[in-house]
Amino acid sequence: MAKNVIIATKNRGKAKEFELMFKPYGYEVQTLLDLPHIEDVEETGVTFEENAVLKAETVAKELDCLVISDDSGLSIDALDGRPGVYSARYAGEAKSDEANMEKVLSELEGVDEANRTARFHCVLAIAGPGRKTETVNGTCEGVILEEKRGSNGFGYDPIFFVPSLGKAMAELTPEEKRGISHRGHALDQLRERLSDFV
Ligand SMILES: O=P(O)(O)OP(=O)(O)OP(=O)(O)OC[C@H]1O[C@@H](n2cnc3c(O)ncnc32)[C@H](O)[C@@H]1O
Ligand SMILES: [Mg+2]
Repeated sequence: MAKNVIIATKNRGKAKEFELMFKPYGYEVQTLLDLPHIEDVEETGVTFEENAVLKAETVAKELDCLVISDDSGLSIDALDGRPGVYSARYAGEAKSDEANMEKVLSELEGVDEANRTARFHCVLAIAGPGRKTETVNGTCEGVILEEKRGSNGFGYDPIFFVPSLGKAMAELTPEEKRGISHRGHALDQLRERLSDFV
């Protein structure tokens, strides 16, 4: 019988990646897209850790079971780390990937390649009844392109160049992205930390 894991996210892009990432370990993934009665958790933290813990603990309490959350985002050096924890809503509450990318591209206009360095961050939190909440994190280094490339992935993937593979993140297959991404690295950490779980 397949084991179940609940991921406290309403982001379709993340949901797909978690399905792919947990499959090899025999887990079926459920997200908040499958549990529409669970309301969005307000992300009031100022760090990825704070928001990840907030999302995992709130949903674990509501469902009374083990829950994993993901708080992630893009940090651009030339923008002093922005959009950072505000990545999802950088261009406004409508949370538009297109508008967010346009905003970043226009803010970086005239900035040369050497100064377009950036990294994705991902913090995963695991919370549940009777257990101490734990977090792990992963990063992925890259360079912000001058225009969009590729159509895979989600969020800022079309403008994020991965030097080690010579491609934009949105040009990678889901398996390639899993191998090098902030989320993939964080999940590897989680597996090391919780060998009883995944
Ligand atoms: O809070 P949940 O419901 O999980 O969904 P969300 O989209 O609001 O997620 P976050 O609060 O963690 O914000 C993360 C944003 O960072 C960006 N992001 C995170 N991981 C990414 C990835 O792998 N590729 C591209 N962009 C990513 C993307 O814009 C996300 O919306
Ligand atoms: Mg969010």
